[in-house]
This record gives sequence, C-alpha cells and structure tokens, in this order.
Amino acid sequence: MSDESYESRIIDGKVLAQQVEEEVRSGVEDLESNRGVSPGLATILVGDDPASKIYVRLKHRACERVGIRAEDHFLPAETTQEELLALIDSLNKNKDVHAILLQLPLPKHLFPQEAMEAISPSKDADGFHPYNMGKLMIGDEGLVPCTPHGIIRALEEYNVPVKGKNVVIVGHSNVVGKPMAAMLLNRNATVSVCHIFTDDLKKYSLGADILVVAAGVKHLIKADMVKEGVVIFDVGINKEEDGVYGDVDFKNVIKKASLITPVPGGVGPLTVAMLMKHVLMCAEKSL
Ligand SMILES: Nc1nc2c(c(=O)[nH]1)N[C@@H](CN(C=O)c1ccc(C(=O)N[C@@H](CCC(=O)O)C(=O)O)cc1)CN2
Repeated sequence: MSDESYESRIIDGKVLAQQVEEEVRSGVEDLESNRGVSPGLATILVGDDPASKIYVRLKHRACERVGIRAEDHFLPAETTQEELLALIDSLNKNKDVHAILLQLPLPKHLFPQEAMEAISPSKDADGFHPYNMGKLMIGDEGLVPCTPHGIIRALEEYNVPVKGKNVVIVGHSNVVGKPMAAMLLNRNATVSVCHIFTDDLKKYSLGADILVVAAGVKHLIKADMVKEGVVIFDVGINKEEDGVYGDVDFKNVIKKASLITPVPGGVGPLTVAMLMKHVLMCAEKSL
C-alpha cells in the first residue's frame, strides 16, 4: 500500500481541536450574553523552561480564539514555594478568575503537589487537585486532566468502542497514565498500565486493541509490538534538533494500525482544546 492510502488512518488532532474550540466559543458567547459572565483563565509559569513557554503560549492563543480572557503570571525560576502559594491564594480569591493553570514541570526546588492542592478545586482547570482526581476514581468525572479527556473525546468522535476492549497504557504519570486508566475503567475497558519497569512490554502491547503511549521515549513502540487494527494514541513529545518525535515509530506502525495520532498534530492540540472546555466549565459552575 502506498503511504498516501494510510492517510485515512490518521486521527487529526488539529481538526478535532477546532471542533472542540468551536463548541467552547459558542458556550462563551452564550455565557456572556445570557448570564453576563466572561470566563477568565490565569496561567502560572515558573522559570523559563522553553517547552513550557511554548505550551503556555499555545494556551493563550487558544483563549484568544475562543474568547476567554487570559492573564499570564510569569514567575522567575528562583521563586519560593511561599511566593507561589501566595499567588495561587490571591487567584483563588479573585472573582474574575474562574480557572487557574499551573504549568508543569516546576523548578526542582518547588513542591508541585502542595501547589496543586492549593488551587481551589472549582478553579482546577487541569483536574490535578486530589479532590477532582478522587472524584474521577469513583466515576464522577468533572474536571479531569486535559490529555486523557482529549483522548476520550477522540475515541468518541471516531466511534471506537471501549467497553470490554483491551487497553494498554504505557506510562503511569499523574498527568496522563493514571487518569487515563481511570477514565477507561469508568467506561468498562480492560486496562493494563505498563511503565519503564515493566518486564517484556511487547507481551502487553501485542494484546492491545487500544494503545496509549506516554512514556517519553522516542519510537519506543515499533511495528512488531502491535497487532493489526490497533488504535494508537501517541502522547510522546521528544524534541530533537531536526524535529519533534512521538513515542511511536509512526511511519512503520501506521501500516498495522486502524487509527493513530501523529506527533505533532495529534494529542497536543486536543490537550489545549480540552483546557478551554474546562475553563468554560469552571465559569459555568461559578454561577
Ligand atoms: N499544567 C499542565 N502541565 C503540563 C500538561 C498539562 O496538561 N497541564 N501537559 C504537558 C504539556 N502540554 C500542556 O501543558 C502540552 C504539550 C504539547 C502540546 C502541543 O500542542 N504540542 C504540539 C507540538 C508543539 C511543539 O512542537 O513543541 C503538537 O503535539 O502538535 C500542547 C500542550 C506537560 N505539562
């Protein structure tokens, strides 16, 4: 088969993100004209990690597109935990700020868990607060982490059945792997969570109907590690001098997959779009 004929197998994250953003834009208009509320997001970036700067910029651009007010709080790398907590406290109290986003990772001397717990659960656009994570675990999904939420949206849009399917997740982070597992269990998938300590990853990945890879290892998943017809979400962003690469050897694996996300242009744009959705949810709940 020529490379062109594999095109229909690609899940276009940019197109899906545009769809989600369109829904948010109309929700924002509705909230403004009928309830007089203009949704506002405050982003916090500590330090000058180049990738984090790009992601925060992408989030601000998305806010502009959908009509969300966004304020940018940039703190220098030497910021103390107390200073960070003081900023979060003031944003929690600010009625014009409906949602708060603390960009991760934080500089090594700071304590991300304590900072995330300081964000009011009702303003937790990222869904990282233990209250929101706890709700997710018991099947009450409200504010949930953006990347897994984007993947669930893509599964729905592409009519991929989840119930009873074997899902393998590679990576057990709090940002992607663990919440992804909970969201899929909530939908009655059979979920295996693998990670860097998993012995014989291939043994698991070969059984996957749906494979979510968030390991941060360039081209970890090769064509001989997946079965024909698998649906793959590649969350990896591995930056090298000549470009950005995913955790999946896309060029070869697409020959076996029925659907697959590319990097870039797959899960990343969806993550940002779901954040917009969450800001709108926070603003709606504030009423
Ligand atoms: N507070 C949070 N921090 C982090 C999260 C998160 O969801 N909340 N996730 C990641 C980074 N991230 C969002 O913050 C993110 C990563 C990638 C993209 C994206 O659109 N990537 C582009 C490629 C961009 C490039 O070339 O650098 C793509 O995939 O097309 C958006 C958001 C960690 N931190």
